[in-house]
Amino acid sequence: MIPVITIDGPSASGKGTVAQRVAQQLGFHYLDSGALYRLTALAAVRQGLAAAGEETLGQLAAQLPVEFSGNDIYLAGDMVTEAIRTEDCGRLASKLSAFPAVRTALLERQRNFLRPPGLVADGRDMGSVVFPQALLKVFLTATPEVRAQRRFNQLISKGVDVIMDDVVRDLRNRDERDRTRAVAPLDPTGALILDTSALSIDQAMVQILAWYSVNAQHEG
Ligand SMILES: Nc1ncnc2c1ncn2[C@@H]1O[C@H](COP(=O)(O)OP(=O)(O)O)[C@@H](O)[C@H]1O
Ligand SMILES: Nc1ccn([C@H]2C[C@H](O)[C@@H](COP(=O)(O)OP(=O)(O)O)O2)c(=O)n1
Repeated sequence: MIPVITIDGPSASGKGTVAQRVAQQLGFHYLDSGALYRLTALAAVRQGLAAAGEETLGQLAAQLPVEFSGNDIYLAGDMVTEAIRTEDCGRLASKLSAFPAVRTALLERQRNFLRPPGLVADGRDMGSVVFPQALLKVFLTATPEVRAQRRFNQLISKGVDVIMDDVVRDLRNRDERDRTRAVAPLDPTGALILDTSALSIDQAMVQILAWYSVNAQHEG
């Protein structure tokens, strides 16, 4: 069986950054599942379908013309690597990700990322729904204050003009929605919890590699 490490957790807990480092260390592939929900949101905005219903958005997700190439992401041939990272896009992604039809439409696309020698996948339901067979399931988290500060710094460093109060409010609303939706909610059950509030990116990576090494030995 091809090994999978899942890294789920709330917004700005460091999932993407840490998952990419772990994948790099192990020579594994990497899936940023949130990008698929963000791409669906951007496609909806661009086609004037941001307020459309579940069926329409499900069809949009199923037919998403997406290409991942190295660190770049293309939507219908247009490079959208940065465009999908806005807070507006994250907010709409969170809203439409509550629709079961959208989640179902993206399921196979996510599973297609599983190729030898292995995969590190980050998101909200990687361990619970998409890769239940994962060799290691991590729930990465940090206090709301630390996460808000990280997201604020990240946006400022990209030159985005933001106010801390807005970042805190957006983060709180998105977490609440992702945690309380009926389908595939964010839930730490079955995963090893790693609170990175007082950890560096490297420390978080080292802990995950250590856990993986133990599980891989048991498997082998
Ligand atoms: N352990 C950590 N210590 C300090 N900063 C971190 C840590 N983990 C992530 N970050 C920073 O926090 C920001 C958000 O991380 P990101 O990987 O985008 O989170 P997520 O994918 O969970 O939304 C990034 O700028 C990243 O460099
Ligand atoms: N596996 C996933 C990944 C993301 N989502 C939804 C919920 C999230 O608020 C949005 C955006 O996800 P993303 O991981 O890009 O967001 P953050 O970078 O953590 O802020 O998509 C999901 O429902 N399931």
